[in-house]
Amino acid sequence: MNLLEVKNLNLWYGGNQVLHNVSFSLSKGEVLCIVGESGSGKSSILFSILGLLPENARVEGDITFKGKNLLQLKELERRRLRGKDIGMIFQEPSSYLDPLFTVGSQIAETYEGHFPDRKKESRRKSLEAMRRAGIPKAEDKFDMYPHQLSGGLKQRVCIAMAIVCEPELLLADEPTTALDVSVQKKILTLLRKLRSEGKSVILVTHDFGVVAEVGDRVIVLKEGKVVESGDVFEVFDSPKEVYTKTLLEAI
Ligand SMILES: Nc1ncnc2c1ncn2[C@@H]1O[C@H](COP(=O)(O)OP(=O)(O)OP(=O)(O)O)[C@@H](O)[C@H]1O
Repeated sequence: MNLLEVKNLNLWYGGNQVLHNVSFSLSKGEVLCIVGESGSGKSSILFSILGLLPENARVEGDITFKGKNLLQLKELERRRLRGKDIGMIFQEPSSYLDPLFTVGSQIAETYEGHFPDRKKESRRKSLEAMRRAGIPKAEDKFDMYPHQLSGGLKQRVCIAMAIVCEPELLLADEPTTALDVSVQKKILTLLRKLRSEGKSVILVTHDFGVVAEVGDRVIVLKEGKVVESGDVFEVFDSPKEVYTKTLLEAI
């Protein structure tokens, strides 16, 4: 059975339709990349899965995660899944960190929120997640505030937060953009490691280089429609759409 199945997803913001019959599936231990130009609807797919759409949004279709249709769940049930079964890494890390709390306490809080009976383990689990996310000297960073860390470290704190509950599915929206090459490499290595542990990842990127490094399958989105999908190397070797060729030529 697929871990996630998205079927005929349609999304409107107000009267403007931004996703048109988007369908794809994801199995355990697979990395699916979503590529496409800015504004093609990549992030909107992730926000639809998470149930984090703005008030003016209307969504139709099916998003089935482990046999449950997410679009029919109550908000409380969705909240339970977010962070625990489905982890997420957003584009702008600093906006998701609270400036008033240490980064370690924020990671620990995510863990304790989902596992209230395992509070004793939360520091150890948080430090482990920080190390896995490639944060050097995690013990020292644990007690620091967001403003004391560089952008790259803040991004890795967000990654630690996303993986601390060991979710089966990780959604990552351009997680390596704006990071220097060595940090990018570490993050891609982590994604590969998660895959080898049987976790599944949806990675939004406009970078075909990243797709080649970590992707198993890819869907290409244009103006809210899937114009191409398949095995990464098949798509690379024989792109069918002019649009995909153009994106490939851009690297
Ligand atoms: N809250 C919103 N209200 C109205 N329109 C929105 C809203 N959020 C996004 N849009 C529009 O929906 C379309 C898809 O946006 P989305 O952010 O999903 O694209 P994207 O491919 O992720 O782009 P980027 O790569 O720039 O992040 C765009 O035209 C965008 O302007």
